[in-house]
Amino acid sequence: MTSTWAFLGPSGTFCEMALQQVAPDNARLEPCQDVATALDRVRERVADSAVVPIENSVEGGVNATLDNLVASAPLVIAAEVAVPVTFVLAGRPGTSLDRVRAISTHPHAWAQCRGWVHLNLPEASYVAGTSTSAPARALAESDDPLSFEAVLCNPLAAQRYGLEVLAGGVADNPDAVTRFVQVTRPGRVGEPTGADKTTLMVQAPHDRAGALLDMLEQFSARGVNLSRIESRPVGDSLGRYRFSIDVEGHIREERVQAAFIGLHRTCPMVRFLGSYPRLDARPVVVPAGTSDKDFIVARAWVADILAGRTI
Ligand SMILES: O=C(O)C(=O)C[C@]1(C(=O)O)C=C[C@@H](O)C=C1
Repeated sequence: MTSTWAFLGPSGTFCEMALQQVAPDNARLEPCQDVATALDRVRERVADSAVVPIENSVEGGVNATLDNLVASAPLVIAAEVAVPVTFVLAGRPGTSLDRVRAISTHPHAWAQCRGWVHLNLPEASYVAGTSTSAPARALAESDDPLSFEAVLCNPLAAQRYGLEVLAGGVADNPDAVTRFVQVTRPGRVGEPTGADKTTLMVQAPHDRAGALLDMLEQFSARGVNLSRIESRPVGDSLGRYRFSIDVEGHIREERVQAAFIGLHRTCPMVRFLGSYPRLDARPVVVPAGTSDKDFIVARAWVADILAGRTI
């Protein structure tokens, strides 16, 4: 059966390159104008999965994704992929570099090429685009006058839309990578692989000294290592934050469950956002005393006490 995959479009985005790594060959593609629309397509059951950016090695977390994942009906991450991001400056054939007055691209792409533009086209202004390929397509297809002469996009998008590369290798950091996630509606949680990651959003109590430390101790006490943590404003008033967290391990593992139970007991909001194989397939190191077997043996010991078999 054909599945439908939503992504940040139009065709030619880095997001589409990420999608190609995880979607089946016969997938029906649904390009969307922004991350929120792509995720809503899954909530509305128009799409089975969405592929959206979540983190860039230069710019950090993609707030539109981190916030939207907890904004309305639950969604979970099913897989992660990484795409090396390389940018070119492209324009309509015949455009010369010294005629470029304004450049359009996605804000994250602009942030990753700002240094190059500052050095090479210091007078050029920036026009925000909904993605890297949306302004590339507009340059190629629009008959209307546009407010920019060039775009920052990936080399494939420049080729796809028949644009001329005016300058290559324009990223400030040539090794930049963006991590994308495949997002689906929640269902029965799959089995652990031993090299998994779990994503969650937690709001720590805000009215007490040490609340953040207490929240982190729920993980450290169970030997659960964090691989990412970033704060996001709750949005209702100044000074209230929640934390977007990736931990090493799977929700089917005892120590991860114990940490979740501790968070649920002590924090006003906890949202499970998926357990999925980690991209580098590196097995998770489980500290002594926190393996599933350790938990099972300890629980059996308590059961013996309750039954009067041990004291
Ligand atoms: O506009 C695109 O091509 C995207 O896939 C989005 C996006 C992002 O949101 O960070 C992805 C990779 C690059 O870092 C720049 C833009």
